[in-house]
Amino acid sequence: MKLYYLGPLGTFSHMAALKYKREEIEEYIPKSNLYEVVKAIESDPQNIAIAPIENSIEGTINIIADSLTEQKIHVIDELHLSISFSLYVKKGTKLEDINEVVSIAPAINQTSKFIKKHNFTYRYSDSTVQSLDEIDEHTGAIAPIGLEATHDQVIALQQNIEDYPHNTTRFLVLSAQEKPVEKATDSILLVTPDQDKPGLLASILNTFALFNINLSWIESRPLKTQLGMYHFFVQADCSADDVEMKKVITILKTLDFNVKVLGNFDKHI
Ligand SMILES: O=C(O)C(=O)C[C@]1(C(=O)O)C=C[C@@H](O)C=C1
Repeated sequence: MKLYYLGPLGTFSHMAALKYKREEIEEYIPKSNLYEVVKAIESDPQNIAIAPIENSIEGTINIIADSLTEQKIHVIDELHLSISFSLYVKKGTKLEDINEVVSIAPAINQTSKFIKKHNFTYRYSDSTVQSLDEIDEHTGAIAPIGLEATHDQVIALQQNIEDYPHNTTRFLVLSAQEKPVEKATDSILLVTPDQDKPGLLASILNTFALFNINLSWIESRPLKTQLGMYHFFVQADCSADDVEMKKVITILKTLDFNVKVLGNFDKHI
């Protein structure tokens, strides 16, 4: 089995891929952007992908959340990774020479205090490690701590530049095929209302509360066809096969919500 991830080697996604140890994985394949990571499993349903969904500073990684609403993808596992950044520059460059930084958007947002403090302008790249190829005498890259060991043309000028300590990103393992599990610890539902009416979100949450089901993630993404209409992601601390969960799904459907089980998995963090 192949595991696709956002490359090149050394990205946080690569670290998450290596942390996701499974005997069946024979090959780790880097892709050049997050769209390509998701596309890879669509055209190759035997294989799986790993992608960031949420960061403790930045929140949801929208490219991946939107892909979950648009494509036939199943979540088969999740894992968490600690995230620390360094500012990398060309060897010989000083901090006062730098006026611009480059990185993937979530990394720019997780280091915004550092960027503002130094009055840097910023530019986006497709991944943190990709940004190392874009540095020059005045441009630095924001990328995972420790990369100077494998990239000898750069040095780390500052370390741990994230806005808050204990920075963590949650990754999802994705497949175009459902993977049945004996006893799931978590399930993710995509709940989509067919029309706007008062108390939509309250009725979703009340239904889970009625059956005493604890939720670990609630997120909304716009339907994109009409302002003010949303898909709701709900992650529950139980299997989608539990009797109570089945009742929740039935009730939500009778309340005119479209309900899709995006994931039912045994969490591996
Ligand atoms: O660019 C990388 O190193 C990635 O793996 C992507 C990514 C992301 O997009 O969230 C993953 C974890 C961190 O939150 C920062 C960047």
